[in-house]
Amino acid sequence: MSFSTSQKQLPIQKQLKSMTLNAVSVGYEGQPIVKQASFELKEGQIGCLLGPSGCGKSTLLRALAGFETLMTGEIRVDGELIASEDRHVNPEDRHIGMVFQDIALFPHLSITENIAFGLSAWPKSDAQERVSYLLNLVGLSGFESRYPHSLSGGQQQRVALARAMAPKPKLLLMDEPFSGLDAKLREELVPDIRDILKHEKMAAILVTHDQMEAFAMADQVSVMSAGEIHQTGTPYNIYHDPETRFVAEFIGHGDFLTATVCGANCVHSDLGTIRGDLDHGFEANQEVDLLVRPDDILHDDDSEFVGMIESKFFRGSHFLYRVKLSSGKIVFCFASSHHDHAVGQEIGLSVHLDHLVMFPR
Ligand SMILES: Nc1ncnc2c1ncn2[C@@H]1O[C@H](COP(=O)(O)OP(=O)(O)OP(=O)(O)O)[C@@H](O)[C@H]1O
Repeated sequence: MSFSTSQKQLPIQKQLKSMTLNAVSVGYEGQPIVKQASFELKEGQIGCLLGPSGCGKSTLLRALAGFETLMTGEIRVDGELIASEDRHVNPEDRHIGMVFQDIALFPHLSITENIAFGLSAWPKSDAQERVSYLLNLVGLSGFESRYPHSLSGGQQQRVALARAMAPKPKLLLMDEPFSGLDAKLREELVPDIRDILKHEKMAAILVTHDQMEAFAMADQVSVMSAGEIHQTGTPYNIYHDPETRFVAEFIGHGDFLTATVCGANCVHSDLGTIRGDLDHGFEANQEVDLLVRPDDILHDDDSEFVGMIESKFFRGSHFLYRVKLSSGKIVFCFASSHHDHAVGQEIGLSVHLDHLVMFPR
C-alpha cells in the first residue's frame, strides 16, 4: 500500500515512547490468570500476545486498557505509573484505542460519523480533516455517507481501525481483529494494517492465536501459555531460538530428536552426528532433546540415514512428509514437490542446522 496523504500534526497526544510491564499479575475473584508478565514496547513498535485459547491474552490486554485491575506488578507509560496494586488510571484517561474481533461499528451512524465518534472535543474542521485523512489511509475514500451494513467485513474492520486511530491514541490494542474474516481477506488486510500503523508511527499490541498473523504483523511477539509469558522476541528469534519447550513446539512445527552431547557444539542423534555453530553449554554425554523443524531435515538420497514415509501432505511448491525413523521417532521433512514418493517408501534424510536448540531430557 502506498500513502500519498498528508495531514498537519494535531497536538492531541504525544506518541508513546515506551510502555513497560513489570511482573504483572491479573485475575478474577482473587485467582491469578496472568502471572508475572513482563515486557517492554518501544516507540512505534507493534507487539503481539500470541498463545493458545484461554492462556490469558485478552485478560492481559484488558488490564492494559484499564478494564481490569492488577493483583501485583506495574504498568508504566512513558515512565508514568498507570497501574499497580495501589494505582489504577481509568481507561478513558489512558489514551488507548481498541479494536475488537466483533468490529462493533455503530449501525445507525454513517462511516464518517463512526470514525468521528471519538473526536467530539476537536474543532469541527480538524475533525473533518482527520476523518478524510483516515478514510484515504484505509482505502475507503468515497464511503463517507455509507452505513456499516453496506460494507464487507474487511471494509468494516478498516473503518473500525480508523475509528480507533482517529483520536491519535498513544497505543492501539487489537483483540483478535481478523479472526472473523476469511483467510484470503486476512492475508490482504494484515500487511495493509501493519503499513497503516507504521505510517502513523502508532504503537500497537495485537492479540492472536494465529502465529502467521503474529509474524506478518508484529515487530515483537510475546508467547504465552497458561498465563505466563514464555518468551518475548522478534518473530525470527522465537522461531529460530525458542527458549522453552512450549515455544519450540507452539511456534512452527517442531519435532525433538533424542540425542547425546558429544562436544561443545555437537550431538549424536538418530540422524547421525549433528554440528551447530555455537557452544550450546551442555555437558558431554548429557541426554538431550534436539529441536528439528521440517526445513532442517532434507530428503537426501546419498544419506546413510533413512526413514519410512508414514504420510504425506501436498503443499503446492513442496511436500511435507511424515517420516518414521528406525528408532521409531516420527519427524517431518519438507521436500520439493518434484520428489513425489509413495507412503511406505524409505527415503534418505540428512539434518542441516545452524545452531542446536536443545532441552535437557
Ligand atoms: N470475567 C471473567 N471471570 C472469570 N474468569 C474469566 C473472565 N474472563 C476470562 N476468564 C477466564 O480467564 C482465562 C483466560 O481467558 P482469556 O480470555 O484472557 O484468554 P485468551 O487467551 O484471550 O483466550 P481466547 O483466545 O480464547 O480469547 C480463561 O480460563 C477464562 O475462562
